[in-house]
Amino acid sequence: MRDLGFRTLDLRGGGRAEDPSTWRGLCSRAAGLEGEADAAARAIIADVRARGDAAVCELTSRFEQRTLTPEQFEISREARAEAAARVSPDLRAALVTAAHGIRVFHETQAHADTGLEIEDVSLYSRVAPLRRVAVYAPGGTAAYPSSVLMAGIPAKVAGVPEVILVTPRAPDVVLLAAEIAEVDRVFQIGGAQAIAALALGTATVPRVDKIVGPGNAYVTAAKRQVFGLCAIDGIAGPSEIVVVADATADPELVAADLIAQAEHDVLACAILITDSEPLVPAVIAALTRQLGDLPRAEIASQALREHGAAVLVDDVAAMVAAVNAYAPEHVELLLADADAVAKQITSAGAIFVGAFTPEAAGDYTAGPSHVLPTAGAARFASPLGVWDFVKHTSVLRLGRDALAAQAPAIARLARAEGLEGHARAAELRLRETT
Ligand SMILES: NC(=O)c1ccc[n+]([C@@H]2O[C@H](COP(=O)([O-])OP(=O)(O)OC[C@H]3O[C@@H](n4cnc5c(N)ncnc54)[C@H](O)[C@@H]3O)[C@@H](O)[C@H]2O)c1
Ligand SMILES: N[C@H](CO)Cc1c[nH]c[nH+]1
Ligand SMILES: [Zn+2]
Repeated sequence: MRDLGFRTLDLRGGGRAEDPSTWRGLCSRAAGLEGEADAAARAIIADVRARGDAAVCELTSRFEQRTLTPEQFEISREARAEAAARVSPDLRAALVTAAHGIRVFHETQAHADTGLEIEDVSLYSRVAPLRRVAVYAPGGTAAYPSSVLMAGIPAKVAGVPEVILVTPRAPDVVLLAAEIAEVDRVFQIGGAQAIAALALGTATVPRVDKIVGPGNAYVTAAKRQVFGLCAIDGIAGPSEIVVVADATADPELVAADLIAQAEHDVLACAILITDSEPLVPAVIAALTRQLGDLPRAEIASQALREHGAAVLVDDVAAMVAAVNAYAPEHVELLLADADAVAKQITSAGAIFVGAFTPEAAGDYTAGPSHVLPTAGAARFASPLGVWDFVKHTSVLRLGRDALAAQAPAIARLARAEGLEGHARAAELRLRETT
């Protein structure tokens, strides 16, 4: 059997057998956020800033070997409808099933204004949808109609009037997903050049308020760099999974779920954390077997070799600590007491509890968005949700009595900050009554 190169890290007993930097290195991964992809994204953004559409065309030809003129960026409504009609009924039905689950779940996230009224004071946080948002659906080594649904539907539930889909690859099924998600416009551009065009605006590509959606290291680096020109949802780069398994887990399921994420990208991360020593060789054997006839075996094998590991720990407490330190996009719990462990996990994009909850269900049909924080961002970030498509504006109204009550504190604080103008602005209003 060919050696997969799936390393084992023995962290039992404090991990004295290991070079501590190896596990620390996995935990502080930063796919696309530094290094070559980050530098490439910077150069691409500068080029699009300088040359607009012409740069988008040239970069598309260089990185995607596609000839594209600005007139071809946007796919017309007629072409989209024709493409959608070509999709087979069974694939259409699967998309409709997925869309239904996603819509039902996201409707539970609808936001309302919050605030309070006390005497002559009224303070509100007003919620309103963003005006124009772009959804990036990846299309480098695979097409992602599911990502169109996972980002487009929450945007429409939030009430965004103009949702623009960008993707380097727009096969019929992606255009059908756009129709089901009620996307308004579709542009067949991708990579960091698409992100730059959306953030800056070009003669052909409208400038948007926010860019959401997953992508590879170049797309993710570009999104991070344009933040400020527009908003972004967060870091949703190369896919990751941690499978936490004990001696009760089926090694075939563990291997299948590691592969299901590893096959996304050579930069994908797939980690097994276990307290069962015999599980490790059983999973490695299952991985090797299952990769045998996997169409994307080359990608998955490289990802498992370079970004994967089996991590051996002492007990359940150590498994939980390891997951929270790694902060994965997905964590899957194949444990005797998965429900209890789920409650202790504080840093993960999504938690999949028990053997009948494969991560793939979250990718397609269960409902919560599969656009999730990667590269450790689950320490501070959330899944994509309706909240990503709204903004809050504070609305304040004080009556004269309320201002009179606050004015002494306003004036005192303003003068403490050396800002006499602020103090006077408050006091002036009360002059006649004082
Ligand atoms: N975190 C999430 O929520 C989530 C969800 C779905 C998918 N994903 C991830 O999305 C990614 C999809 O990646 P993909 O590559 O298939 O599609 P992609 O659309 O993200 O990237 C393809 C584009 O990258 C650009 N590119 C490729 N090589 C380049 C280079 N050398 N220099 C500059 N630009 C270059 C090209 O413009 C190309 O169109 C995977 O990493 C997958 O794991 C993440
Ligand atoms: N697992 C990906 C998120 O990391 C989402 C996806 C889309 N299609 C299949 N999977
Ligand atoms: Zn997936």
